[in-house]
Amino acid sequence: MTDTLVIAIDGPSGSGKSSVSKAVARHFNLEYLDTGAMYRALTWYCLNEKVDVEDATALVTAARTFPYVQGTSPDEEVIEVGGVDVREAIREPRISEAVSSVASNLEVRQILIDLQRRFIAEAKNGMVAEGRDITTVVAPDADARVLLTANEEVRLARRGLQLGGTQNKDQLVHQVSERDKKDSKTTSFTEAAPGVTLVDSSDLNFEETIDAVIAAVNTALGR
Ligand SMILES: Nc1ncnc2c1ncn2[C@@H]1O[C@H](COP(=O)(O)OP(=O)(O)O)[C@@H](O)[C@H]1O
Ligand SMILES: Nc1ccn([C@H]2C[C@H](O)[C@@H](COP(=O)(O)OP(=O)(O)O)O2)c(=O)n1
Repeated sequence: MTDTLVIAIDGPSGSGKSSVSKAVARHFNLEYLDTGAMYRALTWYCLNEKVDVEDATALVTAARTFPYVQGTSPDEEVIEVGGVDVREAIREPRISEAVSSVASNLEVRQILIDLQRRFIAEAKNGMVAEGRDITTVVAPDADARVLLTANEEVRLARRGLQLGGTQNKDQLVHQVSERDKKDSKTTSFTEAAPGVTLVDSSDLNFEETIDAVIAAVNTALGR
């Protein structure tokens, strides 16, 4: 861990982790790490290279060798696999549907967790890292830890809006609620672990949510 500021944020799908974490990183002038993007990019690579995600050996080899580049600026997203810009492709429903199989492999997780820890250790300006297991596994010793939640109905509505109304209710439930259920088998993000501050954004707009997370961080820092 660096001696600079590290903020860990976890939460379920559609709770606002990515958008809120970027704003929090800008506020504190920190770098930003989207760990979900890593699992999504590896899934994209497997589908692209026709790696069978149910074949554990092939999956682990892919995790060890996939040519991955990720930026850490909250202002400019860089996510590349083998030089291909996959920022949009990794958000497609076909990736959301396959990513939990990849993320449930414990050896794959360890490879990506090690990579995430390296990103955090190398962040000269400190970092906001967000995902499902940052507060509990990747950086339990972070300076401030927040679990960002919102009720299921609100999260489904937010994801629906974000995808421009292209997905019906059943598709959204599949991509959000059912994925959370699968992910809950390997990571714990529905209840705040000891020392982690819960921020429920169900009744907060975007700006209010950012303010609530900044306040939680300041409290954790004793400010
Ligand atoms: N408090 C909020 N109120 C309304 N919309 C929000 C709020 N927080 C996030 N959003 C929007 O909800 C969508 C999902 O947020 P995102 O940050 O992608 O969530 P996650 O990373 O947890 O899946 C985005 O379009 C984001 O702008
Ligand atoms: N630290 C993390 C981050 C994401 N994951 C997995 C579980 C999620 O289904 C996928 C995608 O995560 P992502 O944060 O992009 O998903 P949402 O935008 O919240 O829907 O990756 C994980 O297992 N551990």
